[in-house]
Amino acid sequence: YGEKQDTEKDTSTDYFSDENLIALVSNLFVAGTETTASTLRRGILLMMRYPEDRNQKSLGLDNPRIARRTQMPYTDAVIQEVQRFANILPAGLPRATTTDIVLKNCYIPKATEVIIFLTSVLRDQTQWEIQDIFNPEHCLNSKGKFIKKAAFMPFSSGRRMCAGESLAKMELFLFFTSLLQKLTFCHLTPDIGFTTRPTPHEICAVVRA
Ligand code: HEM
Repeated sequence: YGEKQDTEKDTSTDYFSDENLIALVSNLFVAGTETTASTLRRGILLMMRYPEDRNQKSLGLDNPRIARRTQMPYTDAVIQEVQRFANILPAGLPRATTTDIVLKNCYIPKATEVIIFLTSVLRDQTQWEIQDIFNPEHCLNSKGKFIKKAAFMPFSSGRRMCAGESLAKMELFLFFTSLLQKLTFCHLTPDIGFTTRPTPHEICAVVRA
């Protein structure tokens, strides 16, 4: 970047400026932390709800390594299904059309703001057998081999799709597998005291209709 700042300084200082560098690096932190953390948290919740899927054998017994990933199809299937089901960025990011376009008989002029509703793909009933249920079998063929379906797009698709897809997938695999191999996550345990009060936790209270 420093080298580029020197070579480009006569033409433009906009792109390779310190200000832009700070914005870019901050973007990576913002885009990369909450997304991955929320997916992991949703994954842990799902493993508590579907304990059969956190079966130690299916998650491998050694320290997880990316090189071994292909030998762990069930783990891949669980993680992919967590991402599909958790659907953590339902509306992607706002974009704009670069040209006039007709999509499914609908005319969209150039520069229209568009939001891609990723849920419509991740929960598409023509693509997923039981779209509203967490089911790792969605991502396995009849021989138990991992399959990546075209409708699996939590990172969106096209030129402006997630720039951190491979990093995120690597992080999810390593963290998820390490956590589940070493720990069993249980539902709320009572706090120690005279009464069996719950440990501090957050809830959402919804007014009844
Ligand atoms: C489970 C984790 C993640 C999910 C589900 C996710 C999902 C997405 C989605 C849906 C978009 C919008 C794409 C579009 O508008 O078409 C996006 C954009 C982006 N993501 Fe991620 N992301 C994840 C992790 C990360 C990580 C770890 C990084 C980098 C450290 C990252 C960097 C970015 C950047 C830079 C963009 C903007 C790309 C652009 O505008 O060209 N993401 N992500």
